[in-house]
Amino acid sequence: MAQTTFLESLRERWRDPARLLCVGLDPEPERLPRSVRRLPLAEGVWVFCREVIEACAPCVCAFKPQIAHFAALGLEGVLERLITHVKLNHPDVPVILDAKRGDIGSTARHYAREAFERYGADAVTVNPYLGGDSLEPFFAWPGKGVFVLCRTSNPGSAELQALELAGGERLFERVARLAAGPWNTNGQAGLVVGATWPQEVAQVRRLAPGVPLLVPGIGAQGGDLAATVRAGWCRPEFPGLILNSSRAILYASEGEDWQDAAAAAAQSVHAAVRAVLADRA
Ligand SMILES: O=c1ccn([C@@H]2O[C@H](COP(=O)(O)O)[C@@H](O)[C@H]2O)c(=O)[nH]1
Repeated sequence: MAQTTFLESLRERWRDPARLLCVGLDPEPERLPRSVRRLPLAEGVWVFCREVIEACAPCVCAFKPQIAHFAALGLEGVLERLITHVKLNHPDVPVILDAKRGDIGSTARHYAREAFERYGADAVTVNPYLGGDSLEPFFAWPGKGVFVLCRTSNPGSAELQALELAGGERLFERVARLAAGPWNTNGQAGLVVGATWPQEVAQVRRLAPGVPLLVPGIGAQGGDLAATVRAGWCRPEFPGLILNSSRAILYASEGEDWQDAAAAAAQSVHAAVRAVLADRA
């Protein structure tokens, strides 16, 4: 039987057109609850992330582990185990590996294998700075999502990404056009645009009407959820938005009620999106 593609899984989760939340898995040892900090580090990170997955799964369209949060601690094995856990227990929820890879093709090929074969991710984030040929090894994987950084959420992102090119187009606009067009050879491209820039979300949506947007920046970075949904949400059959929140969900409580607090924080994002959509109707 043919494997489900990244976009098919996402569409399944988007059957509820307000289910846009993607919970980011960004473990920070010093922020783990006291009872978890007592465990050996690998065990603590595993238990913490697994419980957050269990608490939030009903209201997410995806999970997004950030690879540096695991690799810096030497916990790649925990990351593998967590992705396997999602596959086994929530097979309809896609996993986006946030790795922001980008290198010449001969090396990028290994980054693509790392994401899709070693970790078994359904999608990966990539950096387009080296140009389209550097992304080909990722798009060569049938059915795997490739999220191209376009207008990132950080304060300094305009420094390069908003530069005007000859003809007046801005760099992030060119990236959006290329990623939605010629680079998108497996039909699974997505773009990363920060919720801290709702006007840019709207502009990218105009340039790339059919691709999913991974939008980090709600929650801890203070991005505007309502403005983002109004700018980027498409239609019930293809809502088109994946709203990532990591710290605001993971560390919703510093106490021993952290699972309930994470679930409540996730539910409140879901409810907030529902309210924005109801308001639009
Ligand atoms: O433009 C970008 C691209 C990626 N990120 C990543 O998303 C999460 C955001 O975490 P919060 O705690 O919700 O702020 C984190 O893993 C970043 O590396 C981003 O923030 N902006």
